[in-house]
Amino acid sequence: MADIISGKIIKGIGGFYYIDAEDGHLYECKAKGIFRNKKIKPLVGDNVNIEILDPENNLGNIVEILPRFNSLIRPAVANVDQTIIIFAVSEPEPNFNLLDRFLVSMEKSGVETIICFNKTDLSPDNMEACRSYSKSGYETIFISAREGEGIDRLREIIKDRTTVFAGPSGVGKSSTLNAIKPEAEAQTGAISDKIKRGKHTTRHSELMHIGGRTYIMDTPGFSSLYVDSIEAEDLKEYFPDIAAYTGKCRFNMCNHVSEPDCLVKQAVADGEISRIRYEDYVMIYNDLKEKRKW
Ligand SMILES: Nc1nc2c(ncn2[C@@H]2O[C@H](COP(=O)(O)OP(=O)(O)OP(=O)(O)O)[C@@H](O)[C@H]2O)c(=O)[nH]1
Ligand SMILES: [Zn+2]
Repeated sequence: MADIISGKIIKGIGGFYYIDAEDGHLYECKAKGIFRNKKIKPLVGDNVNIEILDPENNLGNIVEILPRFNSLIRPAVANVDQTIIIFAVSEPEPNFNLLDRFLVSMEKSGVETIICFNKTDLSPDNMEACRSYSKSGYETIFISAREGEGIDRLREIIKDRTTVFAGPSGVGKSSTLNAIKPEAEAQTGAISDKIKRGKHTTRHSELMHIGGRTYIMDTPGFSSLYVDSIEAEDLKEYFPDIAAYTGKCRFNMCNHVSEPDCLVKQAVADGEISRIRYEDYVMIYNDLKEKRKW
């Protein structure tokens, strides 16, 4: 009878799954039989039990997928504790509309999100705009991957959790990841060498093990984001700062767009709600009203 141990799937390629196991080894496994019957496909991030078939070559078989508490479709990953969305305060200029759409989509998925503005060493014109996200209802941190500012806070945030890092190209995602995991670098390289074998063209979802129960998934940069299947009237619930006013305006069903005596519009005027976010809200609301996809 082979040994059964637990671990986490950190990568899956062509029917093989790579398990970071509790004994500290990386196992190459197949998922035989039972999954085909149960129609459940193992996902990166799944906690699994594996049967060790060949201890010398670290080969095994996944025998059980432990219950998932959530899963994302893009990137395909299970058991995500949080997402960190990275933008740069400058170079490239932050696309706040993209940020707000991203936040809506994460709100919809139910995964907690932290906003991270990088490159604070540059002294940009739009620092105040970035700072206004501190009032968005999301934890908002400011870092400089180049100078190491804010990296300790980032390390605290990711500790013992599974975190998806997302952000547009060029904002310094790689630099930030390198800043938080200098010691894990060599290990990641070793794993990649073993796994890749000439498959450089496709980008697969992969969790990086930072140590302990800390895992990070780096996602490819994105430049647009389409979230559909939200009714315009429900959009306000996906903006925590705006949702706080639901039912409090003169009109109980106020959508905070063109209704009179709207407390949200008042809060924007008073600087309690970010004007940028409010304007994005109205833009997305109107798009949804017109049933255009955005
Ligand atoms: N001034 C400044 N530049 C930074 C900082 N972090 C990264 N950069 C620079 O920004 C550029 C992009 O950094 P990367 O880490 O490659 O960015 P990325 O988000 O991983 O980019 P993609 O690979 O396109 O997704 C590089 O020239 C970095 O040197 C920072 O904190 N301050
Ligand atoms: Zn209102």
